[in-house]
Amino acid sequence: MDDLQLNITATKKIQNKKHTKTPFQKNTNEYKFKSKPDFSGKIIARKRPQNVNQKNFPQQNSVEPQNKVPKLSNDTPSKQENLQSRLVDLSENKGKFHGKNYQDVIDDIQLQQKPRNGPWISSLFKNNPQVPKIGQKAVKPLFEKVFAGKTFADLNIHPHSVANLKQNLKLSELMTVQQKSIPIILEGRDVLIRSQTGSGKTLAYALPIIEGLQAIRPKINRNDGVKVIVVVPTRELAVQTYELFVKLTKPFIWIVPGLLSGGQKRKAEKARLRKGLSILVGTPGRINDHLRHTHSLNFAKTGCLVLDEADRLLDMGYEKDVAAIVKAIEDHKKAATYDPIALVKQTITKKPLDNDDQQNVQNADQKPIEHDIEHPLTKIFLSKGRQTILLSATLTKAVENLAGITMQDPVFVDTADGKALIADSLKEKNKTVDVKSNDVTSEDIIQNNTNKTFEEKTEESNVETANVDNKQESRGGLKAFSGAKHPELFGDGKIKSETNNSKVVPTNDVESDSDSDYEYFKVQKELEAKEPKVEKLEEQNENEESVTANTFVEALKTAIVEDELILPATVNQTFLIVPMKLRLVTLCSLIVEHCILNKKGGKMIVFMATLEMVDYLSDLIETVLTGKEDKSNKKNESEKKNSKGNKRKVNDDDSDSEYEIDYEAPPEGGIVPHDLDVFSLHGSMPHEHRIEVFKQFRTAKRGLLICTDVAARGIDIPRVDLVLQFCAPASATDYVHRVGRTGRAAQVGAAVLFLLPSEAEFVRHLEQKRIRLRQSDEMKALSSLQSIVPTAASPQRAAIALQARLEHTAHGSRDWLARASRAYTSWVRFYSGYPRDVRMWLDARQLHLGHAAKAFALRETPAALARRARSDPGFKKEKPSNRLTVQTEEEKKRPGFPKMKAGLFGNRIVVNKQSSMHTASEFDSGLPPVDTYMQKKKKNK
Ligand SMILES: Nc1ncnc2c1ncn2[C@@H]1O[C@H](COP(=O)(O)OP(=O)(O)OP(=O)(O)O)[C@@H](O)[C@H]1O
Repeated sequence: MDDLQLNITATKKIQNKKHTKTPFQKNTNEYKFKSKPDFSGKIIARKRPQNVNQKNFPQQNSVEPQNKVPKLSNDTPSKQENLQSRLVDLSENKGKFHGKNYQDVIDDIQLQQKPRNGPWISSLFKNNPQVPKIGQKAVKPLFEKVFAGKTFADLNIHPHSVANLKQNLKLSELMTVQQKSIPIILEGRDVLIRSQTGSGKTLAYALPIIEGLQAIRPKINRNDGVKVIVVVPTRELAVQTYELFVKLTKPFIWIVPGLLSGGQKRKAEKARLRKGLSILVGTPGRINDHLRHTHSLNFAKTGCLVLDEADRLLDMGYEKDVAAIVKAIEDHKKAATYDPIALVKQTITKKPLDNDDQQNVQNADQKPIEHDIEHPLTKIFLSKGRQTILLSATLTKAVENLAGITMQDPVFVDTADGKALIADSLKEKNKTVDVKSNDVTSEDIIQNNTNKTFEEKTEESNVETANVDNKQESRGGLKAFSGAKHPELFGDGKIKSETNNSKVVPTNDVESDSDSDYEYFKVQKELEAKEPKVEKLEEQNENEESVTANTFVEALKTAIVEDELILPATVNQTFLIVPMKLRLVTLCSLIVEHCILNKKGGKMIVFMATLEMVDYLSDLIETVLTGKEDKSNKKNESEKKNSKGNKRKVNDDDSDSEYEIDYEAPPEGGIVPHDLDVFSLHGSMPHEHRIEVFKQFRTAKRGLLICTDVAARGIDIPRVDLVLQFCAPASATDYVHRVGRTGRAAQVGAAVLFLLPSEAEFVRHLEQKRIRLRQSDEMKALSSLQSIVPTAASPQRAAIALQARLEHTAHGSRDWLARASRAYTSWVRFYSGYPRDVRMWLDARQLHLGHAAKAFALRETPAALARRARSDPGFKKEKPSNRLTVQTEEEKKRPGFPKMKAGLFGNRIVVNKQSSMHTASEFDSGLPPVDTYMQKKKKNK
């Protein structure tokens, strides 16, 4: 502490004392940190440069009041002024110091500083808060049956598909969600699917889509336009989904899947779109970007829209893009069917067409069907209709609203055991319902399909087609976009409000202009009033032979209100309450235990809060544990060399005397064998690198992936057997999706959640959602460290040695320091931005920022770290934003573009702004801002 200087930031109360000496007159080594009782307010300790030339500093005149800049007796006024301004600059951290930035000088000191009597030893085990023992509440988690006990051959699908699944994907048994959903999707119905993570949802929609497409005759080709759009939230998920479609289309090579996932060159993607695609898989930002800039992209022939991870798409700032895509489909279809002559004739006769007439006209327009059409879904592809499929393991109010707007006669498939249901909105009209009798329902559908004659099927299909063509007009989506809310979208805004009687919201209570906010609110309230209590429903479900009146709306509402989350039963979930200072070493210990000591070789994912943390901590851990050369730090090799090979005995004031050990300053090389592959993944990585990392980790047999939430959704990485959450998730939903990266497809997995002592009650929040976790012993978690520091007498000593080594590396160069403090600062910012509903457990005011520095292997004070962050040009202060979502500016510039307010889809979606902020940049489409792109384009012209 001898090199600390006080920086007074508060006003002085009284200033009577005479100062005969200033700190500058002293030798720095003699200077003692002294608190000054005459001052009140915030006192910030600041490291003072040690090697500065002291004679350049003025001697403070003791008679002068302290709050004035001291005069220099011999200097000329101009020099004085110069010096004054320099001092002011210095005090504001923006001055130059011997030609160097003030922060650079401080960094140099940090780098040169050596401990007086020994190596850096961290007081890891002192002054830590008590670790509470959280008892477990009797929570009964919900589980799902993963496999259905049926095979793909039981479905009414093309035998080539069944064979392809068996040979190329090695799949023969149906998963529950597939068994329940595939027949319904083949029926051409709009479906909302909720099923646990890793339960095979992707195949559940991809397989019937391929089935529907392959049956189209004449066979579709590239010129037939985009038949299917699959929207997913991240590029990795887009790549993964696209790859599955490629595999599934092997027997049907005329169906062409394509990928628009961002990060690639627009030109290449444009060329691909021009050539033609049957199935388009992409991220919303990128699809929307092409909608605006690629004229060959047209959705007039789109018969199926899939929104995978629907809740995420609406929660992360992409809702405007999703809305724009939905609207583009509607618009393109309308434009394609626009026939001015028919309209004129219609006006002259003034005879409105009834439904049957319309149907006849539409059928007459259709191409003759040459071959058997097996499924109503195929009919949809040939009609002007559209099927919408929404999927997620978790549901939100936003999804409910989206379903109400974009779906018609939807079916809700929920595969949770005990309440598994297929809630069919069509049954609402007939006052019949399928609850718990779902197996029967879905099987019935399969059975009926197999038993029916072709004529019967075709007849049904025709009926279906009639409905399908009417769908377009009556679809909630069109209605929602056409009403008073968004008249600008439809020119005259005179879209008929009449719908057929198959709306999601019961029609009898709803006026024709029910898309106004007020009406919507009214209907919601009425539905709420009608809604049976949750317990009542459960009771009824258990006892009743005669089924309850449970429709799509009710079932969905109940699911959202209950908000019970389901995780695979095969995942062993635990949490560790780790004091802040011990977090980094505990993480290293678990990595060692799982990835190195585990003879089978573990595959582990660690979730961090910010990309700066991922960047820094993955490099730090890799460098320290494996000794692999840090790529970003090659320049500073010489600096590293200077600091090696000093054997010292610990005898520091700050040391944990009880854990004193002989510590050897790190030699070259790591402390574990080299075969630990560390991967890192976050949204700001260059696209190629990002996809490369994803693919490499997917194929790796073992290894460690440190990532942000960009890898939390949908990503299917085989053999991941441990998921560790280094930072608490922003919601219970995020917890589910992170944990869901393990234990997929009934595989065994484990999940560990790190919590601070102040965050312990977050477990209760998870328990409320029926998530059961067990507390692990935080001290036992350190035990594997002894294997990498064999000289240490206990795990605690090993932890201290490891922390010293981490700190040594982090202070090895200016670059390391900058990255460390960026990571630290980004985490502090992240922490203060937790959504309001979890802030009572994840409260930034409870943080000990000094302790937190240790978790980033930093030794500086929070104030010094904040200063470094302020002066760091490489650290963006702006909030992350998704550059390609529809911006307000864009809306102004383009009057025809959907003018969407925050909380989109008619202001009805409750978007969690905070959680969007956390992740928006993670899911950036990776393209330059549109303006820059346009400028470049102009230049090139
Ligand atoms: N019928 C099946 N039999 C065995 N494995 C299957 C079957 N269907 C899919 N799988 C496998 O299950 C894994 C998970 O599938 P998928 O990624 O579709 O899950 P998901 O439900 O979409 O998960 P998430 O909610 O995390 O997105 C994949 O590895 C997939 O290959």
